[in-house]
Amino acid sequence: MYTITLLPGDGIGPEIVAGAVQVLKAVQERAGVQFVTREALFGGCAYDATGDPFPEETQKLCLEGDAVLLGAVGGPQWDNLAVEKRPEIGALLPLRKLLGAFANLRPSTVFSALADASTLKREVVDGLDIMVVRELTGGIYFGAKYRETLPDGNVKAVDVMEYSTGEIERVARVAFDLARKRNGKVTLVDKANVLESSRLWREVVTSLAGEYPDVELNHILVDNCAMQLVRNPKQFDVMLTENMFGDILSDLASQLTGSIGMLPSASLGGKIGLYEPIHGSAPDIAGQNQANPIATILSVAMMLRYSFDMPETAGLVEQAVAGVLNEGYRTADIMQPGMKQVGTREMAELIGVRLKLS
Ligand SMILES: NC(=O)C1=CN([C@@H]2O[C@H](COP(=O)(O)OP(=O)(O)OC[C@H]3O[C@@H](n4cnc5c(N)ncnc54)[C@H](O)[C@@H]3O)[C@@H](O)[C@H]2O)C=CC1
Ligand SMILES: CC(C)CC(=O)C(=O)O
Ligand SMILES: [Mg+2]
Repeated sequence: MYTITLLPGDGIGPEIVAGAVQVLKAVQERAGVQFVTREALFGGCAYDATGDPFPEETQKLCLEGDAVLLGAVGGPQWDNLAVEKRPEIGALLPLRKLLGAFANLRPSTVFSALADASTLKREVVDGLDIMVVRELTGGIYFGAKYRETLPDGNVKAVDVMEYSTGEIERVARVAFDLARKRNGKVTLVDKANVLESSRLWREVVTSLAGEYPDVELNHILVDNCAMQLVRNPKQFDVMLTENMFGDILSDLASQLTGSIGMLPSASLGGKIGLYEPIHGSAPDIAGQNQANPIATILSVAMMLRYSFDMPETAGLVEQAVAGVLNEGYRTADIMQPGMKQVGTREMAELIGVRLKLS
């Protein structure tokens, strides 16, 4: 039996997490395993209910369970709150820190049924399989943030980017270990021509590469990397990078797969894994049964693989997604001529049914 803490959050969060729960129920039946789910307030909805975006009760539940499944947080109604009350800064970042989830795995994999759904040509993306390893609990998102008024009346804003050798080494090991099980290549993405922190990343990662002679390490500057991801994404295997670069590049990489609604993630490093789609709360489509639940459902597959050591069952979930896409079912974001459009609930149900029949 495994206990999963559910944090639906805001915007489309409750809809996509409900879809993932449907699939979890199908996993229970298919694999004969029992999941206990406990839902907690998190993000803007938690602020509205309690005045705190990350209430203590939610923190406790997260620490007591075996894994956390998160939808998304944030939305325009909370954008003008005091910084520490904002869902992103007051809930999401502290959750990642609380769980010690320093390694964020964001696989960008193209399902063959969707090779024409990308805005890029089929031959550029077909068969794509990239793993972005993003450092998740350090860097500029966690550095000091403040403003000050200068003597001339101008206002200065400061965001500090800092990394220690230990923070770099532990996430780099995750990337090298993953590359060993994949195509044996790590690309470190940085801005070492300008940033001191990037130069430290290069030193630490290059030195660590000595312990992994079977893995090829190369370096690329982040601006060139953004361009190469669109020009020839299949040149990459594992991409290792710091927090903000990884955040930006993984949204870019998601579009190669057809939609940001397709990209799952696993945030590892602590005792309890955190699983969430890479996208946000999509306020523009919230409450309309339009959101693509596949990113969240594939995050459940990652949970099965990384937290519960159930790789075969994880594979069955991924195959069920592929099967439903092969049958022509699409949510609006990946809709193409001749395909059958379905909503969030229907897509999750189709995947659950297919999984039970597999
Ligand atoms: N992990 C989290 O909780 C994250 C939260 N956010 C927050 O989410 C809010 C909205 O941010 P945006 O910049 O608009 O990014 P977003 O990722 O929420 O949406 C960007 C675009 O992608 C679409 N989209 C996203 N997920 C989709 C899905 N599953 N199916 C179909 N279409 C989907 C949206 O409709 C929108 O057009 C903000 O408050 C932001 O801070 C943003 C990123 C991550
Ligand atoms: C608050 C942000 C760091 C969330 C985000 O965009 C992400 O983790 O992808
Ligand atoms: Mg992001």
